[in-house]
Amino acid sequence: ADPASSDTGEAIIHADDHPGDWMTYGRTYSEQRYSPLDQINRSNVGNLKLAWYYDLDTNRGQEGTPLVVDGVMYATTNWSKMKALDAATGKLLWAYDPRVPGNIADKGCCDTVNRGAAYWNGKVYFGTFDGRLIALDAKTGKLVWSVNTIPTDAALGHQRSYTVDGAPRIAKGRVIIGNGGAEFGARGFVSAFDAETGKLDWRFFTVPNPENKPDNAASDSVLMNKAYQTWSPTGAWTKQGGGGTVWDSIVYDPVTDLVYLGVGNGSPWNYKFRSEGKGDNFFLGSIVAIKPETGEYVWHFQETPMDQWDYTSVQQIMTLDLPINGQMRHVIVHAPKNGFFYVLDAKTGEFLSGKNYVYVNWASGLDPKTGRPIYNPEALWTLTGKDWYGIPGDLGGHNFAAMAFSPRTGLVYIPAQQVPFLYSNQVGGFKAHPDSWNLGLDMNKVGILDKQDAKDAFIKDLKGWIVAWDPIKQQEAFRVDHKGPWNGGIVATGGDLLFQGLANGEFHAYDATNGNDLFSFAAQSGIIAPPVTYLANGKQYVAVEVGWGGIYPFFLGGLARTSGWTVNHSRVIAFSLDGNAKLPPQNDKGYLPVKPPAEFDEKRTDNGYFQFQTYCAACHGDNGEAGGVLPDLRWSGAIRHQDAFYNVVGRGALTAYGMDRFDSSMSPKEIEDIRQFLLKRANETYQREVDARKNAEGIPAQ
Ligand SMILES: O=C(O)c1cc(C(=O)O)c2c(n1)C(=O)C(=O)c1cc(C(=O)O)[nH]c1-2
Ligand SMILES: [Ca+2]
Repeated sequence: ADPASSDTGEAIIHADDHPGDWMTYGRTYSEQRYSPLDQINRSNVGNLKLAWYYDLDTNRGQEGTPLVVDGVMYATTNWSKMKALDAATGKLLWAYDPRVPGNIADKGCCDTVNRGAAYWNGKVYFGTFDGRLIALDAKTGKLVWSVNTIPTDAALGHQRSYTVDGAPRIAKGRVIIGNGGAEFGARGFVSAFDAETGKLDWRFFTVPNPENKPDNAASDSVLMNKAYQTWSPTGAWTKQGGGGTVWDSIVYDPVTDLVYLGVGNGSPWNYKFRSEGKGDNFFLGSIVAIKPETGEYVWHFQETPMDQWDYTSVQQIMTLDLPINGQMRHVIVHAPKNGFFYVLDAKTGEFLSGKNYVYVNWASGLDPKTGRPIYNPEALWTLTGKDWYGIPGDLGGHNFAAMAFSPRTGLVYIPAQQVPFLYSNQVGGFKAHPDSWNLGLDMNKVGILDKQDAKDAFIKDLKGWIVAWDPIKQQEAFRVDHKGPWNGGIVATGGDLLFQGLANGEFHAYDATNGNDLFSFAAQSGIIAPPVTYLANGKQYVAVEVGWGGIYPFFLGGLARTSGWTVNHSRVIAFSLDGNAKLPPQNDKGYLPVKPPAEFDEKRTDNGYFQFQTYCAACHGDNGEAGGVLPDLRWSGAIRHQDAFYNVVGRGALTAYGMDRFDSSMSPKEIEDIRQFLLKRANETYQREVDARKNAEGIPAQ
């Protein structure tokens, strides 16, 4: 490799020698998201002020971790755009828009988000929602190279649905990147490209080839010799790809010289349909360790065998040195969706300990020797054929929101949540829908009906908090409760502070030793991204991307508003002790209800509900109520006329804005049924929405 490129690797390895930078996604290769900076600390954080803000041109979910290198901030935003800002002032230096086509928004499950970039040898790298990996000159923003990361032979007919929203990571001059798509039909893989040239180096698939044939990939041997046997040869996975997408965590550990992949859920989710209810399905729900130069398999640890809950193990992989039984061990700590906190030996993958960090009802614990979950038999809903109200649900006890570790307190701070999910088998066996989620679930049942008792019970179960977790004792030290789920990631600092933005639009600093709330700022819009901290001209700043979105408000819709109601206005905001910027006053009450026409065809609304839950709910919200990001269709002018509605839904009048056309998925009659259903919902809920404008938070009674 080019010697200059190894300098960046050394700079990342020795990140603490220049703590003013934030050079890689988790700041260091260990992804602890701890910064030793301490100019801002417990004694003065109460005086923190807004230093600058930069308005983004996409009012959707912002999940990016901005990088900061030599006083320049590289922030990726929704729709895979890149902004280079002066980190001291927020002034735009350059921007790059890869022009992702709007009609592919529905090829991803979870908003057109982007979690961040990688920096290497004077270039910045990021993925695009349509599957490209782009390298730009960090000084000028000029394109150096661009590659399509999705090989044409990864196509799965109609189900092909690869999207890239995770941050690439760079190890030894190789840019490693994965993708998402397992809710639709996808076969997970990661690829490594030469950082200088963009040439493909190796590729590793996370689930077997359906015919057990070589893919001419680094994974061939382990998949054919070890993984294939853990799948039924004829399950739906052979057409749907099996899943196992690596959509978030890819971590290089210079101590072990291994790359760890966080592997996702099964496709379709339904294990009975996917693998005929047979086998553990390697490497779903696993951490897989491979070699950076070749992609060669080294070890794996499967956290969720027989996945049927969307229990991805893609969540943040952090390495630490911890005393275990009197001996220092270099370990991985991991808080995946399934609700258990794992400590594994980083070199061998040996299971050291595991304990649930949130309430779980699907397993009573982990086998102390092997770490295999001890299943609650009723949780195996695809085998029992009965509905299962799972906790955690599909969004996990912890999702993409980054956790942090402070070596000063020895605690891991997890943005934890409780969001239950009703798992229910698709009626009549597995049937795939083009351009839609293909889970093998009854999508009608997934929704929460507009019945007071069902809603009350569900809302009572929605929770969000920080759990401060002692990884040695495997127990909670303290917690900080929030209003509801889906809050931002966390950074821990040498000033003994935790910074976190919340779903209700507040940005907070907490005391890392006890969780006391020391600072709060009204950022006006929900925050789901993780903050970073850095120096510019020797002064410490804390910055975060603001912007409500991601899957929670998309799918839960109106119910997500119980976490705190904001009108989405996406920005990057930065704080310092002597800042003097001010956000413009907010004068927007959000989606104002427009009195709907009173007439609708009651006979069509049941099928309209079914079609809506199948094709529309994942973005426009459960049961026709939106969660504050995309248009709330109840108040859309388009539902007032059959033609207008068909022009948008059937003919793609709004594809440039992210609304795909659905005439190849639904007939005109089915699309009209949806409109009738929306008219019904608009009438049912109009008064509730009007009344909500009269209470302080503007949240309708749920
Ligand atoms: O299975 C997949 O391929 C896949 C991909 C993604 C993604 O790419 O964002 C998410 C998920 N799954 C997922 O299960 C999930 O909870 C999720 C949340 C989010 C988000 O950004 O809000 N993405 C994803
Ligand atoms: Ca998933």
